Amino acid sequence: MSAASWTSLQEAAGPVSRETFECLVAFEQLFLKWNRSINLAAPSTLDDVWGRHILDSAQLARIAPDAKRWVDLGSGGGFPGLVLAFLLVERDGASIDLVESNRKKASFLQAVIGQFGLPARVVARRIDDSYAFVSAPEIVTARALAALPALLDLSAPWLTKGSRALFHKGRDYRVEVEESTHRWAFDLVEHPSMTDAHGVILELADLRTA
Ligand SMILES: C[S@@+](CC[C@H](N)C(=O)[O-])C[C@H]1O[C@@H](n2cnc3c(N)ncnc32)[C@H](O)[C@@H]1O
Repeated sequence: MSAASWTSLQEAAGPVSRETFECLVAFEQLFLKWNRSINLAAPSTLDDVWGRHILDSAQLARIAPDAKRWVDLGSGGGFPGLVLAFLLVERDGASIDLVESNRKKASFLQAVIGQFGLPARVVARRIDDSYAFVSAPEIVTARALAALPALLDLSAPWLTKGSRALFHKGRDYRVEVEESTHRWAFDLVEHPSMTDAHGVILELADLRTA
């Protein structure tokens, strides 16, 4: 279990103010409180929310240090999208849209955004009904949402128009990449995950039909 520390946050995300670190510590407590009423994350991960969820999400900020327009698909309890919203406070003019169709989870996301004044918007819709409501993102993120072929189908309206994807993937990612190439071509960079020895962050760009 990793205790919350400013150092661990900066190792994952890059430079972050003390104030933002303290907001994320407060968010961790709020997440655990809400999780007693609505199921926001797998029970087996709750003893290490800081490491398993917050740092795991924060590492995307280091991969795209200049990106200002983001969208997170299937945000659930806020990973990675809500954590990125806390970090984007420090980027002038940056914002993120959180697409989440579950009403209770969308209410949680909205409550946190309101409480901390985050530069984020909840799009409480299904992803395939959200395209008109999300303004052209530079980066599309998703964690634990779907296998890569389905993720590419869902995010193609953005990724075929110049957006880049940063997708968290586990140890079987190579099979998913291979299956995706039946339908899609793309540029791919594999970033080793800083929090999961077997995981990667897949960075995809220039999505086009194969
Ligand atoms: C397994 S959870 C992962 C949540 C979060 N990304 C994480 O890593 O902790 C998947 C989330 O995606 C949402 N979801 C699944 N399919 C969706 C869709 N088609 N449109 C919008 N949200 C969806 C679910 O409601 C759920 O909250």
